[in-house]
Amino acid sequence: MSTPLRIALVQMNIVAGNPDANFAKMEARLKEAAASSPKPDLIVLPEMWNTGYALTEIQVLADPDGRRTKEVISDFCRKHGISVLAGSIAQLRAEGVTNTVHVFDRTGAEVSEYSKIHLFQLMNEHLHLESGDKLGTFDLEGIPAAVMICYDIRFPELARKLALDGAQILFVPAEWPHPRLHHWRTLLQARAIENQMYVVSCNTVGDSGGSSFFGHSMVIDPWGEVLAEAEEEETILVAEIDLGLVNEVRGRIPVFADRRPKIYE
Ligand SMILES: NC(=O)CCC(=O)C(=O)O
Repeated sequence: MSTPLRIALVQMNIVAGNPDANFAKMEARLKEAAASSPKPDLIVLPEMWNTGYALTEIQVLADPDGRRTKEVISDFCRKHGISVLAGSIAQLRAEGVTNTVHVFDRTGAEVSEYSKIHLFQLMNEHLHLESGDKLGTFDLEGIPAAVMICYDIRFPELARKLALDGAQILFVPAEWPHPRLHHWRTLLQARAIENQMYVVSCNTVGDSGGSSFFGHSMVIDPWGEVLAEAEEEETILVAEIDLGLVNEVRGRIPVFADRRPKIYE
């Protein structure tokens, strides 16, 4: 068995349109997670936690170049010796606003940045946000990992590409509402089973903009077993994962060795 990785998921209610309130809550939750014993190796935040889906005001609310986020979270990581996958934020850039994840290691160094590739039309993202065009693979202190954001999980070809590129854990920050709980649970489990990887998904809770976000953050192992699942209220969900299981499952059913890409790619 390899060294287990302890992960804490901050399932929080986001106040749409109020970055100051969301920063205050996020910092309190990070401190709470860091104070738990044993302390987590990594903390994961949900999608668009700085602004929520206040899309009509997003140009004003978004974090310019992610500066505030980077400063606060990098400082937290350095002080506590914990890595943070900083969910996603609305980030203001020269070309517009993106829905972007920043990942920091336990020294506070930024190891990755990923912007949501597939914009979700049902929540008007395509009208207010720019899409990313780079893959979300990264290395977190020797662990090959990747990130996709919320709606991205409906694209199995993206998850497969990330797995083929070596990812053993797929992180999914989300802001996913009712009535699609069965899609959420099924798609996350499918991505874990078909790619024989861990899936770690962090959703939000609460009502805003006519949507009701149901939580159910999940940690799923490479065999598709749900190791931990939250309910519908604010919580910090903690799970320990053993990366040795990835190769064990891939050895038991050799999906990657059995692929016939010349026929279908
Ligand atoms: N924030 C999102 O991308 C929501 C995706 C979603 O709800 C879906 O059904 O897909």
